[in-house]
Amino acid sequence: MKIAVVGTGYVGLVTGTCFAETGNHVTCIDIDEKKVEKLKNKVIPIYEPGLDVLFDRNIKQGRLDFTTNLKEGIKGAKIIFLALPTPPGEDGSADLSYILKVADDLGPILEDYTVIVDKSTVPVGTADKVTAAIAANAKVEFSVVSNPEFLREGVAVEDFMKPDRVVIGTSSKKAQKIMEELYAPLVRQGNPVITMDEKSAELTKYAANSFLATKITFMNEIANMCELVGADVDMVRKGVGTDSRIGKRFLFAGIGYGGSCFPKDVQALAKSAKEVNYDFEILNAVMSKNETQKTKLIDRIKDHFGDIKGKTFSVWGLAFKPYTDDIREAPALVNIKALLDAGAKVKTYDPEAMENVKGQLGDSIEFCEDEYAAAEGADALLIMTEWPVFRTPEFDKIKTLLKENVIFDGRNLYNTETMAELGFTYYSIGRAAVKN
Ligand SMILES: NC(=O)C1=CN([C@@H]2O[C@H](COP(=O)(O)OP(=O)(O)OC[C@H]3O[C@@H](n4cnc5c(N)ncnc54)[C@H](O)[C@@H]3O)[C@@H](O)[C@H]2O)C=CC1
Ligand SMILES: O=C(O)[C@H]1O[C@H](OP(=O)(O)OP(=O)(O)OC[C@H]2O[C@@H](n3ccc(=O)[nH]c3=O)[C@H](O)[C@@H]2O)[C@H](O)[C@@H](O)[C@@H]1O
Repeated sequence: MKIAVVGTGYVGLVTGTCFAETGNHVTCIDIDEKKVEKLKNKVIPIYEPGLDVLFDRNIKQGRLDFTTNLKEGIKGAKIIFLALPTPPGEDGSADLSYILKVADDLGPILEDYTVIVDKSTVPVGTADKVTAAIAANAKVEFSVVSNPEFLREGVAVEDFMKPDRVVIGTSSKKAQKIMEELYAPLVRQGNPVITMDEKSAELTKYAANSFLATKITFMNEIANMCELVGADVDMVRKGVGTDSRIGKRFLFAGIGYGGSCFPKDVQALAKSAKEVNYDFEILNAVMSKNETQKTKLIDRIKDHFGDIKGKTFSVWGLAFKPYTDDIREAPALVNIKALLDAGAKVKTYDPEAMENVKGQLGDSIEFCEDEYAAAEGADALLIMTEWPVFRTPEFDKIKTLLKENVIFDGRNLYNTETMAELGFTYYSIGRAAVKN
């Protein structure tokens, strides 16, 4: 099948590459000329493990190509995916201008019946708006389908190729059949394709992200309780996670959720609720609690050191989570800003995200070649992202590098007893502090 994907960000690139891998011919379209030039030269602009192999293979086999020209790119396409940004507008609601602009542009250039798919995360009612925008100028029949994407950055290829479920929101039988044909190779393992109306599909995406953000925030609240009553959040996590009704995943307490989606999607759902005069109170609590959780360790640092002006902190990890170079809404950046505002200095190392942070923070912090160089001469170590390389470091070496043996761990990477034996003062989340 010939497919077009408009927008070659994270979602567009993974969608395009994976559908080429299942035998379709895919043209990816983006207005960013530099990005398209890079893609044509086989340079992937994001760090996503495993994507490169599929990307190279499908370009070589002639199934994947790139253009900046919408009309050229959609020629002959049976399905057009819209994988465009939906950033928060000034009032917190999703900004649909990117989607509606492309919908406007598509109307006059569609040549035959086409399925237009909202792959972006969009509020309820967007399929209707996209339909109206295309219909204003279309000369041919078309259907608009809501097909939200549930992939996670860092494991995007795996999530896309083996989805837990595929949600297809459409009231058109013709479009449903085409979409089911497209997804057939990805749901062979028996995971369902769930077909529903457009509005339910649109809300499903926000419900999923907001529920997961709430789950994490709930565990962060339990962690805060643990600290006050002397319990251990990791034990509580195991205790509750083994209940299959609760589930083991997304129960890890830490320094708050970040990334390009949870923060904006929780906010957008709260705003959508407000628009229909519904006060979705839980979401308001999730958002405000997540903000305070992000700087939890700063309070600990100030309790430990008192005035931190002139002190140097080593920050391990910048990305909002491991296996990505994405720093959007990363808790690490909020912490770094708080340290700098208090007059402290920062040395840092992240396996993938340093270039992106350099773009934002320039030389206000020191970027180091590895985790040990970042620790050298620092007053304390802060762990912000759970990259595997930080899990089993040479603690004896760290002791020789730090001025004081203090670690503030926002991701609970180490066993508290081991840290006590090693002679560290060790603060983590939802567990008793180890004082040495
Ligand atoms: N990043 C993620 O992990 C996930 C994102 N989503 C949703 O998918 C959507 C896209 O997200 P990302 O891929 O992260 O966005 P992104 O911001 O990384 O990429 C969007 C791309 O669209 C391009 N673009 C903008 N206007 C255009 C136009 N008129 N024509 C062609 N291209 C245009 C931009 O140049 C950019 O390359 C958002 O709604 C997001 O919420 C959903 C699931 C996962
Ligand atoms: O809509 C989206 O863009 C995507 O948003 C999330 O994916 P992603 O943002 O890539 O990352 P997650 O793995 O969900 O992590 C999000 C944040 O939650 C934090 N987190 C996650 C899990 C956990 O137990 N504890 C926790 O603090 C992570 O550190 C990270 O900051 C969802 O997991 C995807 O299903 C969804 O498609």
